[in-house]
Amino acid sequence: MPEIRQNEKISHRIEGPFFIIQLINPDNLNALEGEDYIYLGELLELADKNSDVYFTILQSSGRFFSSGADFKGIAKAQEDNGAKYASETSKWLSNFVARNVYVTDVFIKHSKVLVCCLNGPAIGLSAALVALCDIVYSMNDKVYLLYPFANLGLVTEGGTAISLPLKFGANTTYERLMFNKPFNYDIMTKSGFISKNFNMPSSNTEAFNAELLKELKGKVEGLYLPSCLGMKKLLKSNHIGSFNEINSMEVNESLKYWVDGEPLRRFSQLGSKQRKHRL
Ligand SMILES: CC/C=C/CC(=O)SCCNC(=O)CCNC(=O)[C@H](O)C(C)(C)COP(=O)(O)OP(=O)(O)OC[C@H]1O[C@@H](n2cnc3c(N)ncnc32)[C@H](O)[C@@H]1OP(=O)(O)O
Repeated sequence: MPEIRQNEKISHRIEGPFFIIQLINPDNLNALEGEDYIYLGELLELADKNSDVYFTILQSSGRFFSSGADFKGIAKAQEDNGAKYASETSKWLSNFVARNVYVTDVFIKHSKVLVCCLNGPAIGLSAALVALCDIVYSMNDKVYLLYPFANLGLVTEGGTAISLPLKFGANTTYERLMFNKPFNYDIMTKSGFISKNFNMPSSNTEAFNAELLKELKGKVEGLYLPSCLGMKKLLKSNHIGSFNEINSMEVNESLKYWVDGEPLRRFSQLGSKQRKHRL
């Protein structure tokens, strides 16, 4: 496997045709900083380039899949006032636009089958990445996806302006996004977003990951795996143009909000527990 630097919040390994990426920072509910999202993108690129890999599996740990962008990381970006940025626009192009557009693009164009082992809730950009996966299995019915853009002074990101209407329907998406409500288990099963619920207790993420991987190994037995990649390429071709277009539109729209400063005020309130999401 080509060399890649280590990241203490994200591990990876290869088992047969599976490239397994695991979020391993359960103490802060697997929140990710900008550099972590970039690392995740780099791992996907590594999986993409490896001709022995056919499936990229996203696993997590603890009670949350991921609570999204780390508010401590956002505060750090705000303090990043060094002479290197000529303006607020320049600062947020670097700290938000470039990172966000990169990780979203890597997920959109990924050629291997993306499988998400959804052990618990996912929020924000992480939930956007879950919605870019091809197959999602849930650990139990406590899972949800929350896109709290309206509560944080942001707009859709990570391709959600297209992935959510496609996967859950336009009106459900409007209602959940406008009023900052989670896409709960019922919505996810009715829409076919979740392929199987493993019905395991929330305290048992490692067992869920192991059971799911065992099942996947059984499922791929005897298959001609290049066919899977060929089909993914064709299925993806239905919407790839729209995803690319929306990725660019979303970050450019969001940039105004970051420059204006509302997301920072709200992230800081979240960090000091003055602001909460309604769940
Ligand atoms: C690049 C810019 C892109 C932005 C897009 C986004 O991703 S927006 C989404 C940002 N994330 C959030 O808004 C979620 C923030 N977290 C919460 O609202 C709550 O933590 C929760 C997820 C609803 C869970 O609440 P609960 O009461 O069950 O747990 P705690 O709040 O006590 O959390 C446990 C510890 O985890 C830390 N933590 C949770 N989320 C984050 C986060 N996003 N960033 C950093 N740290 C996080 C939390 O602070 C607790 O740590 P302690 O040290 O125990 O205080």
